Amino acid sequence: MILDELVTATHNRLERQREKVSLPKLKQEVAKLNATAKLDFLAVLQRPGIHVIAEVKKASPSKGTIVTDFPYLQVARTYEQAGADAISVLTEPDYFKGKLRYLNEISAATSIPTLRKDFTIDPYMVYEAKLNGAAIILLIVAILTDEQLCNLRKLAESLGMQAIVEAYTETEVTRAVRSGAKIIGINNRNLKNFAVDFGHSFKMRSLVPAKIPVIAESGISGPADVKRLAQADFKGVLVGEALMKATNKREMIRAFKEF
Ligand SMILES: O=C(O)c1ccccc1NCC(=O)[C@H](O)[C@H](O)COP(=O)(O)O
Repeated sequence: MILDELVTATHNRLERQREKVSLPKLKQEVAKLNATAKLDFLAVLQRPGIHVIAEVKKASPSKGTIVTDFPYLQVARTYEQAGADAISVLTEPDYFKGKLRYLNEISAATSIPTLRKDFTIDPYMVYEAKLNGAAIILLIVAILTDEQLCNLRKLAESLGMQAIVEAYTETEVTRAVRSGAKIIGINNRNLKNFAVDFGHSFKMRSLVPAKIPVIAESGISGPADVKRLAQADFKGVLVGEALMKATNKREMIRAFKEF
C-alpha cells in the first residue's frame, strides 16, 4: 500500500539524515536563525474570503510526472504576485521528486508563508522545516498517533510555525479536532487508493467546529470549485496539479480569489 511505502521510505531517509546531521546539531542550527517577523498563516485564514495555498509539485504517486519543465522559483514568484496566500512545497524526494532545497529557496525568494508538504513523522522533520524557512507544516492524521499529532503540532508552534492537520475519514477528522488542531485540512484524495472525490470535503465539513478554519485539499480544478467551497464555509483551498498545469497561473489564482 502506497501510504505505508511512503512512510517507510521517510523513516529510512530520516535515519540516513540523522547520521549526517544529529538532532542536537540541527537544533543548534535552528537556534541560530535570526528572529525574523513571524508569518502568521492562522491570522491570514481569519481574514474574510477564501485563501489559496498554491502548490509547487513536479510529480506525484498517482499522476507520475506532472510537469517536465519545473522552474520552481519562477512558479513560486508568479503565485505570490498573483495573490496566493501561501505556497505549498513538496519536499518528499522519492515519490514527488521534491527537495528541501526547493523549500529553502522558495521561502527566501517570497514573502508569504510556505508549507513544507511532506510525510512528517518525527520532530527532526519539524526542525528541518523551520531551518528551511517553512511557516507551516503538514501533519497527516492517518500516519500519526494521537500523541505524535499533539506533540508535533506543539513543537511546530513553539518554533513559530503552524500545522495544518490533514484528515480524510470521519474518524480522522474527529481525531484532528480532539488533538487541538488550530487548522484542519480535509483531503478529497483517499490516500489508500488515490481516488479523488471533490464532494468528499463537503460531507466532512460539519464535523469541524466553526471556530477552526478548514482547508479543502486535492482535486480542485477551477474557480467554480473554489466558489462552492467558499459558500460552504471553507477558509482555504490547496491546489496543486491544476495550477502546475495551467498555462496562465496568474489568471487562475486571480479567478480563485474573486470569491
Ligand atoms: O497526489 C498523490 O498522488 C498523493 C498520493 C499519496 C499521498 C499524497 C498525495 N498527494 C498529496 C496531496 O494531497 C496533493 O499534493 C495536494 O492536496 C494537492 O492536490 P491536487 O490539487 O489534486 O494536485
